[in-house]
Amino acid sequence: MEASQGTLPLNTCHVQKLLLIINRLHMLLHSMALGFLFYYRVCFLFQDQENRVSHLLPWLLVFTSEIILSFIWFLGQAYRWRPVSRFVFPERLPEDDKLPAVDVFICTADPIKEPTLEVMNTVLSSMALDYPQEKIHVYLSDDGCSPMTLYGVRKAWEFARWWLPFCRRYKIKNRCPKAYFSALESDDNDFARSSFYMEDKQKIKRKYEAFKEEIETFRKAEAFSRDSITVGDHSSVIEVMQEDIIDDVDNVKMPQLVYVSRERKSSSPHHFKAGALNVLLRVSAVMSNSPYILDLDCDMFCNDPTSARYAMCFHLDPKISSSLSFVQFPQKFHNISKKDIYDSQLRSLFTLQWQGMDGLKGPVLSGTGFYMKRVSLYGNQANEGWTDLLQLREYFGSSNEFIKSLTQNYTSVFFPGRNTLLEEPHLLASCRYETGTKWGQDVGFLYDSVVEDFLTGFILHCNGWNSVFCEPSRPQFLGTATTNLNDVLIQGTRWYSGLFENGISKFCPLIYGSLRMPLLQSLCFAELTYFPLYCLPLWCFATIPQLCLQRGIPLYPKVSDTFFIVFFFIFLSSLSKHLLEVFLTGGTLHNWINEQRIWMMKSTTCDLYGCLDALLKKVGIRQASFLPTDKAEDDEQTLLYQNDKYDFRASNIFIVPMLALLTVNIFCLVVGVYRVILVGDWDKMFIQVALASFIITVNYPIIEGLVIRKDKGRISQSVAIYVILFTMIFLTFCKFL
Ligand SMILES: O=c1ccn([C@@H]2O[C@H](COP(=O)(O)OP(=O)(O)O[C@H]3O[C@H](CO)[C@@H](O)[C@H](O)[C@H]3O)[C@@H](O)[C@H]2O)c(=O)[nH]1
Ligand SMILES: [Mn+2]
Repeated sequence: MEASQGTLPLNTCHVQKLLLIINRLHMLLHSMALGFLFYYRVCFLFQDQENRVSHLLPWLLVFTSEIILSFIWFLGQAYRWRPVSRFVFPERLPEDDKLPAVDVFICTADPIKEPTLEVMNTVLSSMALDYPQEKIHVYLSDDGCSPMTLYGVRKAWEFARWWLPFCRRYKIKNRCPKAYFSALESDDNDFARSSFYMEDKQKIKRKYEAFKEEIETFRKAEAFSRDSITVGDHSSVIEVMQEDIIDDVDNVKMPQLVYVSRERKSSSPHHFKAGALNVLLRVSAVMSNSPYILDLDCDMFCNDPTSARYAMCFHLDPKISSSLSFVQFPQKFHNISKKDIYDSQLRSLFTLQWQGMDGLKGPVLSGTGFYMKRVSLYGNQANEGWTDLLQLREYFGSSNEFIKSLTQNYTSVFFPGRNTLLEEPHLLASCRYETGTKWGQDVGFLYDSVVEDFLTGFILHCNGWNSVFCEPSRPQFLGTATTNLNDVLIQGTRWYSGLFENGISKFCPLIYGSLRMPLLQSLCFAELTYFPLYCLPLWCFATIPQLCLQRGIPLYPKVSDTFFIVFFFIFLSSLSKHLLEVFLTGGTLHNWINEQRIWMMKSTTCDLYGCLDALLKKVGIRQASFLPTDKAEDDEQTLLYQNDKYDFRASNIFIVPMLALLTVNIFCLVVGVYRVILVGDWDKMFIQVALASFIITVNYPIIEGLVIRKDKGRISQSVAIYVILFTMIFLTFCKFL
C-alpha cells in the first residue's frame, strides 16, 4: 500500500479528443469563409466609382464591424484549441497529519445586500470542510464594519460547536446548514434510517432555528436602515473567537474563526475587495500563516466538504506543484432556473472557456472558489530569497512580524493568544500600512482594476505561475447569481469596465501577455479584455443594414451571387457551433436562444457602458467603483425569473437603447419590405430583410414585455411611448436625408 501510494498519481488530465477535432475543423472552415468575406469586401472598394461613393460610409461601417467580430472570434478560438478534463484521487493523499493547513478568506461588505445569516452559512460551511480541523482557519473580512456581522460571527461560532461534530459524525454531504435543512437536500448518508441520526438532526435543527432567531432579533433591534450602515471612518476591529476550544463532543480542536474589519478613512483609497483580501493576507500571515488560501465570496457556501482534499490532489502533486499557483473551481449557483433567461450561470465561461484554458496554462482567477498557494501572492522577489531587511520593508511594509512570516519556519506568536495581544494585526489592517509599499502592485491582490481577480491571475500567469481547473460533478461551491435584468446589467457593466480597462492599460494581454506566456494563453486573456468591444459591431448591425434597407441601399451580395453562400455559411456556422457547445455542456435549445438574446442585450448596453466607463477612467474623468450585488432574495423578482419572464423594471439607461434598437428594426423592416414589394429587388435586399427579422424574432420577449404582459415586470408604457415616438421621428427624418 505504502509503495503504491508513492507511485499512483493524485490526478489525471485527459485531452477531450473528439471536441478538439470538431473545434479545429470548425476553425478551419469558418476562417476560410471569413477569408472569402474579406475578399468580397475589399473587392468592393475597387469597384465602379458610382456605387462606391454613394454607399461608402455604410459599407465601411459594416465592414469594420465584421472585422471586429472576426477579431473577437479569432481570440476566442484559443479556448477551443485544446480542451481538457481532469480527475482527482483524494484517497491517495497522504495521512491527515501530513496535509498542509488552509486559511479561508471570506469577504463581506454590506449587511443589507448580503444578509448576515447567509454570510454565516458560508462561514459555517467552510469551517465544516472535511479536513483536519486544526488545520483550518477562517477569516471573515467585513468592509461594512457592522455590529450585525460581528454579532453574527459570535453566534455562528457558538452554533459551530454543535454543527461541526454533527456533520463529522454523520458524514453530512452538505455542510451549509441552510441548504442542509432546506427540503431540497435529501438525506442520502449511511445513517439516514437510524433513529439516533433523526433525533440528533432534530436537536441540531432546533439549535439552528434558535441561531437564526437570535440574528433576526438583533437585526430588528439594530433597526437597520440604509443610513445606519453607511460606512464612515472607523478604526480596525479584529476579534478572534475564543481560542483553543476543544469541541465538547469529539474532543478535537475547532477551526479558528477570526473577524477582521480593516481601518477605513475617507482620505485613503480602500481598493474594494482586493484591499480587503490583502489585509486578510497580512493578518493571517502573523496568525496562522497557512501555506494555502481558500478565497470565498460571502454568498459562496461550500456545497461539498471535499474541496480542500481535491485541491490538494494538485497542490501536493510533485509533478506540477512547484509552478502551481491556484486550483480554481467553477462558480456555480443555487438559484439558477431551467431556462436561465439571463445566462446568470455564465455557462460558457465556467464550462467551456475555463476547460480550454486548463489545456493551456490554466484558467483565469475567478474571484471565489480557489485554493491558492500563499507565496505565489508575494511576488517574484519574495521567492528569490531576499535577506536585506530594508529591501523587504520597502516591499512588504514595516511589520517585522510579517516579514518574519515569510521565512519557512515561522511560528506565530498570536495563536493561541489573547485578543489584547493583537497590536501587530491592527497595524497590518491599518490604512497607512500600505503607503509606500508594493502592496497591490507587486504583492498580494492587485489594485489596478475593479476585476482584481482577472488582473491578479493574469499577472501570476505572466510571472510563470500556472493554474488548474477542477470541476467535479457535484458542485463544490454554490453562490447566489444575479437573476434580474437590472442587476445582471449593472454587474456586467462593472465587469466589462474592469476587463476593458485591462485591455487598454500597460497590461494589455496582447503585448504584455504575449511576451510573457504562450501565445494561445495570452489570446484567451485578450478575448476577455476585448469582449466588451462587441458593443460596436452589435450597435452597427442593429442599425446600419436596417437604415439602408429602408432606403434601398444593398450592403450584402445578392441571393444569386456566389458570395451569398459565404455570408449564409458564416451565419449558420456561428449559430450551429454555439448550439453544439450549449448541448455539449448540458444546455437546451432554450438556453441557446436565451444566450443569443442576452448577448444582444448585454452587448448593446453594458458592454457599451463598460467600455465608456473604462475610457473615462483612463482619462481621469471617472473613478473606480464597486457596488456589491444584491444577495437578498426578493420573492417577486425570483418568481419572474423562475417563470422565465424578463424583469424589465431596469434602469432607463438599459431599457431605452433596447427599445430604440428594436423600434429601428421593426420600423425599417416594415418600410423596407413595402419598398421591396414596390421595386421588386428581393434578390439584393434579402440579407438585410433576414437580419432585421432575425433580430426581431430573437428579441420577441421585449415586444411581449411591452404589449402583451400585464404583470409588474413589464416595460413601463410611459417611457416606451417617448422612446418609440422619438425613434420613429428620427427614422422618418433619416429617410428624407
Ligand atoms: O468593497 C468591497 C466590495 C465587495 N466586497 C466583496 O466582494 C465579493 C464579491 O462581490 P459581489 O457583489 O458578489 O460581486 P460579483 O460581481 O458577484 O463578484 C465577482 O466579480 C468580482 C470582481 O471581479 C470578484 O471579486 C468576485 O469574486 C466574483 O464573484 C463579495 O463577497 C463582497 O462582499 C468587499 O469585500 N469589499
Ligand atoms: Mn457575487
